[in-house]
Amino acid sequence: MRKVILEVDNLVKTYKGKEVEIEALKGISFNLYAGEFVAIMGTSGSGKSTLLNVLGALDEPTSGHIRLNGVNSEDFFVEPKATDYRRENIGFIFQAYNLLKDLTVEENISLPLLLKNESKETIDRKTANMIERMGLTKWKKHRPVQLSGGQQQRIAIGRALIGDPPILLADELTGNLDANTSSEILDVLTSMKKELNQSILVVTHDSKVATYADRVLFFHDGKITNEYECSGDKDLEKIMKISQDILKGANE
Ligand SMILES: Nc1ncnc2c1ncn2[C@@H]1O[C@H](COP(=O)(O)OP(=O)(O)OP(=O)(O)O)[C@@H](O)[C@H]1O
Repeated sequence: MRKVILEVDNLVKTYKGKEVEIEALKGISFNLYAGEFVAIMGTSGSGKSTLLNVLGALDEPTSGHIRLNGVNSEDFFVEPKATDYRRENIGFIFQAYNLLKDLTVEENISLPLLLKNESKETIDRKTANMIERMGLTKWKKHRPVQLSGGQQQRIAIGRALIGDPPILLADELTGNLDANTSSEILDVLTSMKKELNQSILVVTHDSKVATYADRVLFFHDGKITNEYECSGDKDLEKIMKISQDILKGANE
């Protein structure tokens, strides 16, 4: 039986403004399994970023539960526990890389281990290993600005993975990259998935990204309206068709 890493159970998020309430998530439930790559696609404003924020304990849900490795989320959302939860459990990857510009490649990648107070020996060994895995050895003393977009995203992936987080959350990780570099980054991600049995959740507008996933969840109006099991590149047309249908339905 496949091991469940993340259980999302009836998640609701309501933003309360002075005049209006916006129900961004209207009861989202799904499981993420060990070593599974799930892509989330959907209409604009359908709640994808809200979901990532809640899963990353950057925002608190109005109701519902998250269980990560069997641990209930009740306490995740209150500081300082939220910071501990993020540090121990989540690797984040963003569209804009979010690297520290004054730090070198190796300093950026090693940061999560420094924050975890790991020993110098462990930090040096794990960082050198991750830099090599990401193909960045030649550039380890460079600053991010001296590197290409694809190389910067590889720094971000290395930084996200170095602390062995149970899940990786990515928001439009190829949004700033051209088609070739996007494929290269997705190849890096899928090889890490296989090597480390890494569980990955990616929010994307790009159907190509979804073809690298094992499963695609389609969001519309705060709900999961469709789910699709993938099996490689040949599914691109089908994924594009489903996402176009959802967008068409949303505009009718
Ligand atoms: N901080 C906030 N306060 C109030 N409303 C918010 C807030 N963040 C998001 N929303 C609203 O919640 C809904 C879902 O937004 P969200 O950003 O999660 O959608 P999305 O699917 O990520 O959209 P996109 O694909 O355009 O990035 C939208 O109606 C949005 O306006």
